[in-house]
Amino acid sequence: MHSDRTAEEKRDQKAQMRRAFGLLRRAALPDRHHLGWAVLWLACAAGLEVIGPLLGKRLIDEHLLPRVLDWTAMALLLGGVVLTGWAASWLRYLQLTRLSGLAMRSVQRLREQVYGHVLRLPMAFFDRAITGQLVSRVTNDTEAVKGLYIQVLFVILDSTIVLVGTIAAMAWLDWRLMLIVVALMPCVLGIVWLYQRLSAPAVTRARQLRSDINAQMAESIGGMTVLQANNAEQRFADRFAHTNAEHYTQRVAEIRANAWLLRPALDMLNVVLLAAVIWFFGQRGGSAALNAAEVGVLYAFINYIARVIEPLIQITMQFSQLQQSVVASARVAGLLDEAGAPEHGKGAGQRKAAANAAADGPAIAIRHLDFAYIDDQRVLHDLSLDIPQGAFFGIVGHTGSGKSTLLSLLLRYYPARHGSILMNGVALDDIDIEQFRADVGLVPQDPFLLAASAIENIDMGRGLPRERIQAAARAAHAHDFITALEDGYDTLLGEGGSRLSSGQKQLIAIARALAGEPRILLLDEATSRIDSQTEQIVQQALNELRGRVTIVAIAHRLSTIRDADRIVVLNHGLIEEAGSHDTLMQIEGGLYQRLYLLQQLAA
Ligand SMILES: Nc1ncnc2c1ncn2[C@@H]1O[C@H](COP(=O)(O)OP(=O)(O)OP(=O)(O)O)[C@@H](O)[C@H]1O
Repeated sequence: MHSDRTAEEKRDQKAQMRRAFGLLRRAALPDRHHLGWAVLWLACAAGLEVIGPLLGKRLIDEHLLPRVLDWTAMALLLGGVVLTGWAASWLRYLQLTRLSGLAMRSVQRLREQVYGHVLRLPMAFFDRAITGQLVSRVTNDTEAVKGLYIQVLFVILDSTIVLVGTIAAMAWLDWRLMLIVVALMPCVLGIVWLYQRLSAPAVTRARQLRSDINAQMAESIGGMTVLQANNAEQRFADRFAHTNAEHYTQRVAEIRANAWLLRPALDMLNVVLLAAVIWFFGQRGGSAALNAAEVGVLYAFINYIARVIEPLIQITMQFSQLQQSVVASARVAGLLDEAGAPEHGKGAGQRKAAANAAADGPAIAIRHLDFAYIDDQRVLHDLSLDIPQGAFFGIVGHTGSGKSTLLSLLLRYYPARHGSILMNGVALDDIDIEQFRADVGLVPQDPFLLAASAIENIDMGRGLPRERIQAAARAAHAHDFITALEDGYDTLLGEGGSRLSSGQKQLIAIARALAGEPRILLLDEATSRIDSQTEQIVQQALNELRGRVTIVAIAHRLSTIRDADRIVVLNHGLIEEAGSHDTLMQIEGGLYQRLYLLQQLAA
């Protein structure tokens, strides 16, 4: 059982690695030219750093110890040491600027890609998504890819090149001595392995908790009114403190593993290596003094030991960062792997839809529609309905009867399980999505206003002419109150339209839908939050659209759809009754009649 789990964890880790590096590769692709140069400079810099001690060794062996004071040659060798050091620094600077630029551009591209992808995800994804976590993916986790560049390419690659170069130089100088150094290197791997085992769970958990902290913040801010009204500040603060405290504990566990194990053990190894090399020299020299040639080798070796240990320390020290970056990058890759909403009907369907636009058939035809969010829990059952061109249809029913679900299917937020929906005789899936969105307007229950001006809120980024926006605002009866604002259409409405009343927000949402000049207008309880006077304005606006626009309105408030051509009454996902208000009121004991009378009583 346990081994099953570890095998599974290993597979998961491998999959994460693959995803993270796949993402890194894709993000770097447009910059591969820079990447090539950066790696070349890196290799040259590392090579020059390996050459430095060799020149130093020659200076000692050939001039200083034998007292062969050939000033020109000595100046050349000394100059060589200084020059290689200087050139290595310069190349590192060039490589760093290229690599940083490349890393930042990759993050920029990736962030755009992730955000663009999120915008195209199907609605079903958002049913299970947690806003704070999603925000964290787009902001923090994409930044982690930069970490991958800096850690993987800059530190690990650099350190590996230095390591290989140094070992080669050591082998050339004295292969037996080199073997002593190399023989002690598996100790480093052991230390790293132990460190990873101790710190990996804390690293992963800390990351998850950071995401939870974001999610809790986002949720609290979004629901601040409800939170304060329910006196829940303390409970939320406690919950937050609990998550925050756990995050702290995990971070401490990770840092402890680093501070108690990794660094001291590696520093110790450095000392052991030095001692081993000096001991080896002592053994070889016996009681006699070291011969001249060996002093230079010792000088080079002492230099190189620091160079072997340092890259190893660097590589290992980067591991915790690297782990975090891999986890984060894998999550970004996972988000990008989420299947986007299917893009149907490019081209042919569009032409077909346009060709059928003038057809006499129903604007919307629903045929044997079945739907379930979760398997076996059907929300809509074998629904069939024809909505003629220009008709005004109302949909009513108890809470949970499936009204909003039907609307979501009409809006293509979810694909139908069985059955079909046709608009102007074309199946929804065959209609080009852009054409579809232009043809269908929505007034949602929550108007969702941007922290922008009235005009921007109506335009919603479509770049519509000002006259068209104003005409839509007039049709929605929003023009008068907008012009009464201090800057008219250019007045900033505040976050979520906080400057406006609920009714005014709703009218802006109606204006927004009308500005697109839709052929079909869907309203989802657009009057549930407004007073009777504003409701009458909405009714008037809808009546004015009659015949020109096909209207489907869900309403809890039955007065809104009283004048509808046909009212469809849903009950547990089935059409229970359908007809005009008068017809439905004549069904004694009918669902509509009961709903209506109940509302009359309540009023
Ligand atoms: N995203 C979802 N995931 C899973 N189940 C859902 C989802 N949305 C709605 N449901 C379920 O589907 C059923 C119908 O919900 P729907 O929102 O369509 O009802 P409604 O008639 O619009 O209700 P209301 O008048 O309260 O808005 C309910 O049982 C609800 O719990």
